[in-house]
Amino acid sequence: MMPVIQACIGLGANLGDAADTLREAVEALDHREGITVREVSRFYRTPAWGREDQPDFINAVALLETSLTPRALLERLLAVETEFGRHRPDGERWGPRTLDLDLLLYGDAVIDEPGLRVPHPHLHERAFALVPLLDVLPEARIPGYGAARDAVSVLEMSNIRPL
Ligand SMILES: Nc1ncnc2c1ncn2[C@@H]1O[C@H](COP(=O)(O)OP(=O)(O)OP(=O)(O)O)[C@@H](O)[C@H]1O
Ligand SMILES: Nc1nc2c(c(=O)[nH]1)N=C(CO)CN2
Repeated sequence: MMPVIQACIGLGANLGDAADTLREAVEALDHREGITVREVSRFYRTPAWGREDQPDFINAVALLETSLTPRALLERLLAVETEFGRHRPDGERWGPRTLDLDLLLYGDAVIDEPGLRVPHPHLHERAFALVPLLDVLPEARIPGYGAARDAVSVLEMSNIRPL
């Protein structure tokens, strides 16, 4: 039996009815065996990060308890993305999508394997992930960086706002 681990998932969407998609994605995750959704952050409207020539995103974070391994959890996330008809034009990094699920934190694990990096390598520099993370886990720590609250304090935040 795997122990139960607390994990945080980042949800994002900027195509279609993004807020609806996020609500449905949380439901879909909660119905998977080995995953219990404990809390969901507020939803935020956030300007696109990385590639700015695309619509604003809606972002949120879900706090889960899971008995799945990190690899199995990531596979579930990718399956839910596919279920929601994620549209990812070939080879486009950081482009628009109907649903993006990122494994942000898995307990205090540090994992660096092909196709699986935890904590999520961009978490500490993305206000759109850190701000909702602090809603569900105000004391969150990012292994290798320290308090999530400290990471957020140096970022530009004026345009991250709850829906
Ligand atoms: N912690 C993680 N969470 C989600 N995907 C991860 C993680 N670590 C590695 N990956 C890999 O990254 C791939 C997802 O790439 P994707 O195209 O969604 O990147 P992106 O969403 O454009 O950029 P970013 O990962 O910076 O948000 C997945 O196939 C997965 O194997
Ligand atoms: N605001 C915002 N920007 C992004 C997001 C996201 O979820 N929110 N996801 C991306 C994919 O890596 C790239 N840029």
